[in-house]
Amino acid sequence: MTPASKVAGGRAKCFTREEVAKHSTSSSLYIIIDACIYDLTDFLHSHPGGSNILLSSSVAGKDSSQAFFSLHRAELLDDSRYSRLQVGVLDDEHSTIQRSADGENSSVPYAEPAWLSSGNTFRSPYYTDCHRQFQRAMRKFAHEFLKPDAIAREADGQRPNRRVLEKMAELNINCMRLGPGAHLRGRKLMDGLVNPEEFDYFHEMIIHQEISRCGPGTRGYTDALLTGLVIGLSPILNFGSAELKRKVVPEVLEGKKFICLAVTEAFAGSDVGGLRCRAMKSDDGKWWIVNGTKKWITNGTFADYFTVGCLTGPNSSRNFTVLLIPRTTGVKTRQIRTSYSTTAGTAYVTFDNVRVPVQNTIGREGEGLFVILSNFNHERWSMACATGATMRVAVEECLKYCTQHHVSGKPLISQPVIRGKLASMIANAEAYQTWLESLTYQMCHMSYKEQADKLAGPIALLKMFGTKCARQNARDATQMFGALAITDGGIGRIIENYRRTIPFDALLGGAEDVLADLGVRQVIRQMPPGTRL
Ligand code: HEM
Repeated sequence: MTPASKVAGGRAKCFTREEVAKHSTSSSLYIIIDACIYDLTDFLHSHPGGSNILLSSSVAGKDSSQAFFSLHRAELLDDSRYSRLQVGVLDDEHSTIQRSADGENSSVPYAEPAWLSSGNTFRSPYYTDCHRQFQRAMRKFAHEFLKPDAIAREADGQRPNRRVLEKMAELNINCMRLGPGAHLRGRKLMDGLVNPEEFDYFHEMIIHQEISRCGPGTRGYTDALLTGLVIGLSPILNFGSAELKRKVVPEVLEGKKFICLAVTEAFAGSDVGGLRCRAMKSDDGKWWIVNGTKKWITNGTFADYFTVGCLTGPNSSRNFTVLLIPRTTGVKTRQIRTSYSTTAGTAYVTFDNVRVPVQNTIGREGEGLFVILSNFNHERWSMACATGATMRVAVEECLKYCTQHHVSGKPLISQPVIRGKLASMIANAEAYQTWLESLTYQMCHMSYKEQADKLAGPIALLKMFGTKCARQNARDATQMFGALAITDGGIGRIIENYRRTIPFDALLGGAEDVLADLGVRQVIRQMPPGTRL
């Protein structure tokens, strides 16, 4: 970008460095940033960093590019509140700051998974041209539609904008987030970019990864963007009766109704064996009468439907049944405040003598554990995709910060300890994505039932590994950014959000330790009998 093109409202006035130097007092204060001239006279006293800094002899009337980029995010200069301060450009000089073009893949090393590395220099056995085009389209969509909404909703805590949800429905993005299958038949996917028959789990992975990096530092919004649909509608698609599917699936996929998965409870967390919410049949056998509570239900505050795990007899996994409960008499939700934004609509749900038609049973009575556990595979894998993408965002933030921020006159990257941390962050991101892709490839070649049987353990271990890597990366990133990583706003705002919200990835869909245990229990089941050293 040439500096001239940035000037608001037309032709840029050209200045020499000597002319700029004449404006170095509070009655007329200019500075140079990246070959652009800013008039800070009126802004001086509202500058959050103070006025005396701007009036100091090394800044006033001088080229302050290095000092500026050491303390601020480059995007600040695109904000209309500050871009209007630009009054001209330097005569015969050009901008040297590389900004990633809007909605483009990043050219920072390791900011993207290897298959998207610049110039397509890394080959991959998994991705076709169709996947590449699909990724481009998703990145563009996320940038245009999701990013502005993500930033606004994260701040005001409200639900995603209806227009955004309608656009997602129009492109059938929500439908694709449920994976390949019959529900895609006859639909125009992403404006016809991929045939329903061609759509595979790599396309779906692209959707999860692009959504989760749409507005870095907006983790709550990622869940607000109908995570409840991804985990709450799948049981209906896979185990619901034809009638239930006919009624519920279209209105949810069209974004007219909202759904969530309600399994966890205050008593039991995600320990399905310890749940207490009960459903008893009415005397005439036509209704379930549901009583109990659910907690930490993502999208629960605005859900019209709840896919609920209930005990339908004495405490035993054989008496566990899944029901679809509409928001009706006796259903109440209240917002829970978590460490991320209320935009996700995380709810405490109470069911008081709620009457639910027996036709709303998902799968067979007493076989709910299989419904929930097999659904967990897809849920955990989709979360694992997102974890991989945000790890890249953190790597990109750190690489940029450590090269642009100076300490004692030297860039942070000149410190060996910082390079060591970056090496570990990059290795985690690369190793993790490689395992994720390998398991995704297995999913592409297995039926839903086979996945439930063969991949529950590996997916649990994958997700555990991902969140361990991500939490370690968040720790390293926090050390690099220092107190900026615990400050809301400013140059560290994305790492601040990442550090604060990465525990969500490590808890939702099964806590890291629970998944580790599940993975190893599956291993033990598969040990050949009589194996000895
Ligand atoms: C166009 C010029 C500038 C604008 C629009 C601007 C704007 C801002 C804003 C909005 C903040 C709040 C934090 C953030 O959002 O990043 C800030 C903080 C700050 N600015 Fe500036 N600034 C400018 C130039 C400079 C220059 C040239 C210096 C120093 C040499 C400077 C030093 C600081 C400092 C020390 C802080 C506090 C940083 C912190 O809290 O960590 N600013 N500035």
